[in-house]
Amino acid sequence: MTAATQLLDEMCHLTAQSLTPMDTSEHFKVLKLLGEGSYGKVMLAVHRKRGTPMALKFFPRESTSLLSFLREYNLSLSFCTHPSLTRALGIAYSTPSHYVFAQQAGLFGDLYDVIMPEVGMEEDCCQRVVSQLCGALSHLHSLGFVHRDIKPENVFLCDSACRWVKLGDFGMVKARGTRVPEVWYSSPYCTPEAEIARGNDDSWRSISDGNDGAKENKEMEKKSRVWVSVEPSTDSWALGVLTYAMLTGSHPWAETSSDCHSYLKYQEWFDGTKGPADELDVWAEPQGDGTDGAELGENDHSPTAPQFTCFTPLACSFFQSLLDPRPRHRGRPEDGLSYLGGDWVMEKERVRLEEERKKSRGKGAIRNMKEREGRGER
Ligand SMILES: Nc1ncnc2c1ncn2[C@@H]1O[C@H](COP(=O)(O)OP(=O)(O)OP(=O)(O)O)[C@@H](O)[C@H]1O
Repeated sequence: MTAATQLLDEMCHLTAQSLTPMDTSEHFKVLKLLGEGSYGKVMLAVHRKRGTPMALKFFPRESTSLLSFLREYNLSLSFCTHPSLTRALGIAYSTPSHYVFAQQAGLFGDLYDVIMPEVGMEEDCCQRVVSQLCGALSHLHSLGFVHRDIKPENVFLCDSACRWVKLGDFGMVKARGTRVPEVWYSSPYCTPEAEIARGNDDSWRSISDGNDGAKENKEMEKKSRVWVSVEPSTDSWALGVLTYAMLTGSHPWAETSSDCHSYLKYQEWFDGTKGPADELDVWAEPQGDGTDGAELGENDHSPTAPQFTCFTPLACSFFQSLLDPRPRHRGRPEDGLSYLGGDWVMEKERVRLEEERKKSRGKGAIRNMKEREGRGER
């Protein structure tokens, strides 16, 4: 147990004793719904006396354990000190139906609101987000925590041009090295090692065809009997997929399963260049420090993976580092910083995407067309 996780446990113990009942409307003017997730809703509110805008996160008591509420609150309060992590504001209370805590509010929605289907967002904007997320994740990892739920709707915007974004939703955060049942879920963000664990676990049952996506995901959300160690490489993988989604408005694959043709193609290509993805759950320092410019073009001579042909060698190296199916060799978020600054999208594709973006303005964002991913329990 790291010093940070020990401190987190102690803080949960202390705040459990001081959590008081309170009437939301007595202290806050609730303005609007900011968003809803699988575990609760988040409202924009203003403190009646101080006038401070904040996000109030409501967790239904019937489906949330006090400990998981306190962990998310204290983690956000004391460890999310990086400017690109969403910090709690020192207000936590209970109502007859909910546990509630106050958090800094992202007033411009989340990344799902600005990624346009099939065209993504501007490259500059994307690189700004990646840079901030690399810093935020690196901070969390340095404290010994792993986010485990990187996806567009967990990145909140503090301005419309993504100059300041904040990673939020710490409900899935666990200390590095914690043993957890590996859960595979149908989502492009789920790691290949989770799929391998599923393959090794006969407790998974196949779900009949023909279900609608969301229902199917829920049914598939089963705990595996394969226990694995929580590792930061999970966040690196999801950051790679998220970056692809920001640049293109689509995902490189629908899921990391052997049933998914596009993922299979990627894996075949990767195995051809780097060797098979046969290692499961051990984190190792990446080879090289990732900062040597000469390394960036090391795969120039390899044919590019089918999904990545529209990217420059610099971007391909970034993806190849984060989207390494072998968790032990996967790059760290901080290594991603060395790939920023140059062009990521090939000139011809950039022009096409810009044209398409102009045409699609007003047609809405990726939120409208993508299902919400199923995932494991807290
Ligand atoms: N601090 C915040 N500022 C602005 N919007 C927020 C904030 N927190 C949450 N939201 C909005 O509310 C939505 C749901 O919040 P959050 O993801 O934290 O809830 P959850 O129940 O944990 O969801 P999930 O199903 O993703 O686990 C987010 O996608 C986002 O749009």
